[in-house]
Order: sequence, then structure tokens, then C-alpha cells
Amino acid sequence: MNKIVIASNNAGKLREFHALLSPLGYEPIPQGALNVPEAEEPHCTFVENALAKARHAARLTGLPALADDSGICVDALGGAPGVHSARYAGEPKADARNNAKLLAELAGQPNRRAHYYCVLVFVRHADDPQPIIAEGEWQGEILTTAQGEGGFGYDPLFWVAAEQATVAELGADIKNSLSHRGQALQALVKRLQAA
Ligand SMILES: O=P(O)(O)OP(=O)(O)OP(=O)(O)OC[C@H]1O[C@@H](n2cnc3c(O)ncnc32)[C@H](O)[C@@H]1O
Ligand SMILES: [Mg+2]
Repeated sequence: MNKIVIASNNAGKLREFHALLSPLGYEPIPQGALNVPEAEEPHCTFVENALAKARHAARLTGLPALADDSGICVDALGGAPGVHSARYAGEPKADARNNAKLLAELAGQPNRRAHYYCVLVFVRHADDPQPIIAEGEWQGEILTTAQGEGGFGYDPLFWVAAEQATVAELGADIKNSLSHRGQALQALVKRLQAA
């Protein structure tokens, strides 16, 4: 098995990585299981934050590491919350408060267009000079009330017209086959397997 430490503490992401990577012969290990504390994410781009998280986990474990930095970008809010999605409503991170803030910011706003964005960074070791980087994007709209129980984060508010459902109403397999994270992971794995 190819062990990869997943440089994330987000239970929703970890579930999705497990489902996506295990069938491909990788053994994803959450960084928390190896006592890696959460990394700083001080940067203003997703890719810089993902690189920082991947290097941090690889440095502390000696294993190859995969990090995900992602978020929701709302057109009418000029791309916010973007890289600040996890802490949109402040500390501590909380999906319910983030969703409530997003609805409040968009009250009365007819333009509900948004996209999820995900960048994945894989490093073979902490100082890897050639990280593998892949990205994915998923277009949708922000509803005015939450619908569905699945997924995590902003999923109950994110409407996918092609499925006539919010992401929280899609099964995990369908989400993984369509999502920003699923798309990025497919691209990353192709590059990993070619390397
Ligand atoms: O940094 P790690 O430990 O991976 O976990 P995190 O939750 O802090 O992750 P990010 O810093 O990348 O912030 C991403 C936020 O964007 C949102 N998000 C990203 N992908 C999502 C998805 O598939 N469904 C719902 N919300 C998502 C959600 O609020 C996440 O907390
Ligand atoms: Mg984070």
C-alpha cells in the first residue's frame, strides 16, 4: 500500500479522500492519527496554503503528504469568502454559523452564482522541489434556505442545477464524481501514476 498522510483535520474532507483514494490502492492516513497539529494557513492564495499544509505534514511524519485548500467563491460578494471560507463567521470554525453569515450577506441579492474551488498539493517529502498540483472547480448557486443533511460545510446551500439538488442532497459517490475535490483528485492521481 502507498501510504499518504492527508494534511487535513476536516472530517468531511477526510471521508471524501478515503472514498476516493482507497479503491486506487493508496492508504490515506489522517494527519491527526499521527499527532500532526493543524498548520498555519496565512496566505492569500489557495495554492500557497495547500503547499504550506502539505510540507508541514510531510515534515512532521516523514511520509508523502496530500493537502487540500478549498473554499466557496460567491460572484456577488467579489469572490468571498474564498480562502477564508472555513472561518467566514470567525473562530472557532463552524459550518452552521458560516452558512448563516453567507445567507445574511446575500439577503435580497438576486445574483446567487458561486463556485467551489479546490487545489490539491502532493509532496513526496517536506522539501520536494516538484510538488504535484491539481485543481478543480464546481459551479452552482446559493439557495435562500438550507436543504439536505449530507456532505459538510456549505453543501446544504449549494444548488447544482444539473442534479436539481443541493450537494447535501447528493449521495457521497455522486458528490465525489462531480465535485471540485473529485475533479482535482482525478487529475492529481493521473499525474501521480504517470510519475
Ligand atoms: O485546512 P483543513 O484542515 O484541510 O480543513 P479546513 O476545513 O480548514 O479546510 P480549508 O482551510 O481548505 O477551508 C475550506 C472550507 O471551504 C468550505 N468547503 C470546501 N470544500 C467544501 C465542500 O466540498 N463542501 C462544503 N464546503 C466546502 C468549508 O467551509 C471548508 O471548511
Ligand atoms: Mg483550514
